[in-house]
Amino acid sequence: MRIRTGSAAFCGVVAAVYISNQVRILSLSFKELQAELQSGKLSAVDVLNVYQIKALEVDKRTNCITELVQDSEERAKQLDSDRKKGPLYGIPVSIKETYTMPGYPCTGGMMFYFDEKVTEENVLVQVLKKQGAIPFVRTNVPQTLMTFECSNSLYGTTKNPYDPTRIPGGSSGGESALIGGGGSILGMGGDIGGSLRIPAHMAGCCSLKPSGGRLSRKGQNMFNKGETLVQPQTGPMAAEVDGLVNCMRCLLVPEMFNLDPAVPPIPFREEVIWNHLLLRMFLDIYRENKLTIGFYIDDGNIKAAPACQRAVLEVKAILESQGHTLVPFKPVDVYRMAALFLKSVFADGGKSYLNVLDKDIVDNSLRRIMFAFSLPNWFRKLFSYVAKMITKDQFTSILLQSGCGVESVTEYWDLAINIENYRADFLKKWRNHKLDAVICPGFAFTAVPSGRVTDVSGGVTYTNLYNLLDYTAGTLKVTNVTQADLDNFQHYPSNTWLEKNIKKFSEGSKGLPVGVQFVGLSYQEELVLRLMKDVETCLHKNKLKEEL
Ligand SMILES: CCCCCC/C=C\CCCCCCCC(=O)NCCO
Repeated sequence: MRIRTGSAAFCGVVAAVYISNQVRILSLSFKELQAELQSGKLSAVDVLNVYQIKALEVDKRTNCITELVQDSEERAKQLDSDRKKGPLYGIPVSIKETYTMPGYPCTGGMMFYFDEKVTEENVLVQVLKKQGAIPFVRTNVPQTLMTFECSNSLYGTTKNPYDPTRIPGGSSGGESALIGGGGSILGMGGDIGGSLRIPAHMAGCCSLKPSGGRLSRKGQNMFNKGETLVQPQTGPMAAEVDGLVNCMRCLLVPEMFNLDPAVPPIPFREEVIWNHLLLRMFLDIYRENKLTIGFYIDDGNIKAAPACQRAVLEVKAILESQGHTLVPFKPVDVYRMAALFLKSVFADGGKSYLNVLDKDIVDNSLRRIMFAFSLPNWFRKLFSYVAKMITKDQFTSILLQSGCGVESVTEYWDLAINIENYRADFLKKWRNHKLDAVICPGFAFTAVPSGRVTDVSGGVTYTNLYNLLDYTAGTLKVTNVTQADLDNFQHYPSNTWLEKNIKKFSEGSKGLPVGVQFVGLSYQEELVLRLMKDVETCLHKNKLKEEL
């Protein structure tokens, strides 16, 4: 058939070729995309344009983007004309709104900060760019960043890509909605209480919360900046573990150590992660590289929802099939941990948050908690007993009490000592079990309906724990909620307010993503990624078998 330029048939063919190319690019795995860019089969501009369109489509459904990065097209063109290509050449990267980038507001969901001038570029953004990546969109966060409801009065509410009536998690919830919806392959977030892991679990992607400030924290907006007992960590989020691995590999380089000398100059340890099968077999044989891994489905505060329990048990079976030994493990008293965590992050009694919220329109999701935080301490303490009697939940009562903060330097120093003691007790238990790693639920429950986070905030013990300990923790999407999981709620306890709410909000949750956390000691990022990668590979193989 002869096709004349300008004819409807010609336009149809061009559109079909364009769409099929777009679909093809979006279906490429991280490694395939990287390989096609490096070989020149794809240009940075091609990839950027495809992801820009997809990101806008996901944004339309979820409201996950706060701004488009204006110079991304120019950067892509420039990179395409450069002869030397960095390892992340042409990879589009989405960036959490709290990362400073000159020319873009960095508000943490607070209108008050909208006009504040940002002059310095976040260190990780600088390094990513140096490695060839293209920051292309900035993504939404919750007001205050201290909740997992991704909503604020400035940019609005971000929705879950799997179910628009539900939350995508937070605080890196714009990232999870975008990546989980397929609009980005790699993104950057932050985590002081679960903000990289909760959203990955709830919106179906993966993330890594590094430990010990392994990645630079320079150029992040936070509202309790002087708080140092529990440190916020920055980290990657991605569609696949290879995205996390490559991102860590490309960030742990002299450029980052030079830009931020506070970062321990530990390069990426290839030997721990290396996926070359022969080498792995060699290492396995000669180093007896089989691990002892602890697991739990109930952290001592709240039993995980049936789907979250099943996800852990499925990962346990995979790891056992790979020769590892899985042993039951229970964290050291998580109520003790929660009190220390909350007392640290709200050491000022929540004043730093109240001060900024005073100048803002308080998001609906925060009204109740902010009201509680504005009460005098004596009343909060009294109220905590009443709340415990009514809800039968320990966490709510601990939040009210510990949220009062500390009243003297002596009390602050005691808090620091108590954290050290908790860390020592936890490590002792870890060592007694001869553990190399732990797997546990990505969170206590899957994504809840928007506006209901305050009713289930007790779930955060699943993630807070590894912030207080400063351990490495990554989350991997493992499965989706099934009807059988929902039926299994008949065996789920219903004694406390939290348990009842978890049960109630799980109605209609079929199909939602479910993640599992992989935990290692401090500075074990490579080990955690290796385990996540091995499990992900097995899950892919199983899925392929099912499809055959
Ligand atoms: C300041 C108001 C909110 C109080 C809500 C209290 C409920 C639970 C406390 C901890 C919740 C932690 C959520 C995750 C926060 C996080 O990791 N933020 C990281 C910012 O980069």
